[in-house]
Amino acid sequence: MSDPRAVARAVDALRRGWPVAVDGLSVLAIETADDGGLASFDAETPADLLISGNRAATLKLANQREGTPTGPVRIARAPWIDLAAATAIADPQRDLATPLKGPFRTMPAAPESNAALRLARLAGLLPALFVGGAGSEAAVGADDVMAYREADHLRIASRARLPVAVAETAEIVAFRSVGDAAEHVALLIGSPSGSPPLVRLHSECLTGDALGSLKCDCGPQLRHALAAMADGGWGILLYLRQEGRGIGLVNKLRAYALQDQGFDTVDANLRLGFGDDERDFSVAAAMLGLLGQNRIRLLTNNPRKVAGLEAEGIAIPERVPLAIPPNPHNSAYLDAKRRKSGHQL
Ligand SMILES: Nc1nc2c(ncn2[C@@H]2O[C@H](COP(=O)(O)OP(=O)(O)OP(=O)(O)O)[C@@H](O)[C@H]2O)c(=O)[nH]1
Ligand SMILES: [Zn+2]
Repeated sequence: MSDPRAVARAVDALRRGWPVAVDGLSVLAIETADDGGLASFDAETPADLLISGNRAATLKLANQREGTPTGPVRIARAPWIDLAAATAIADPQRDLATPLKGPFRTMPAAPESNAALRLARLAGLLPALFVGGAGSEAAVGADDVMAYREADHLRIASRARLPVAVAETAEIVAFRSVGDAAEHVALLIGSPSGSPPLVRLHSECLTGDALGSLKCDCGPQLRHALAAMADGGWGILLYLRQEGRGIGLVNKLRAYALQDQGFDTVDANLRLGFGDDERDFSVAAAMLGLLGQNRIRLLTNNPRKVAGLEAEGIAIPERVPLAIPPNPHNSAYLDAKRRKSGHQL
């Protein structure tokens, strides 16, 4: 099993703009670097850049690297690539305002590059790094990074009665994992009835859940799910702190900015250097396990949730669809989820 504290230290250092050594490969996140930090990172020789294969493809660089067109790409640091230029290379939101000039020279990326980019994604940062500089604030093994799973370290941290609008006798349970700042919660509605609970895996959506965003269907889905559980008399809402399908709030808002430029929800994620869905549903399976539930009815349209839970040993005798009428702002989003992400209704 991976060392979760080493991964946590490395994630934390990247977020604070400090260099990290991944099996000896020193990296500094472009997004959190400042001029002083970059100057010391560059102290011995100017560091290069490391970007995701998807970002390289957008910059028309992937085809310069033979053999691994979809893997990370290292860009040699030409003298004109200062912090502002590196930021423009990292962040596709700026492509329209700052058309990239180049030329770029690519080099082979070290085997640890995948782990280094995964660390940036775990930190909620764009997967774009300065690489090969001097110093490190935290050291971590590439294998530890690749093997890290939040679900392996999950514990129940607290539980309490929580009367809610649909169920005055509900109970809330909070979960924590060493190595991860996310605090997930479960809301238990009603009482065990002898049959499998109706379960909803809901991924956090600040804009939809709390602000009433019309760009997605999250708020209405959440309220519909709670009502269905209360009606049935026994249900569990798993509220997962996986904002933006696991890319974090800031990156989701970057994806929204790309959607304003005409990209759909899947392409926007890919252009940012993420997968279309970065969520790990094993954490939901671990929560169910800690609650003593390994047989459930699942309220979802997303076949990946069903497969993700079944892969972790949760039996799902029934999938219950969750249909919310579209509005003019989310119909394209719902359509893209059906066409590209296999959502069923
Ligand atoms: N990256 C990204 N995330 C989004 C976008 N719109 C909504 N989200 C996030 O998508 C997630 C939606 O999660 P869910 O409603 O649990 O799941 P789902 O995959 O739609 O599946 P079901 O609703 O169960 O059918 C939330 O984390 C939202 O923050 C978007 O355009 N880009
Ligand atoms: Zn949403």
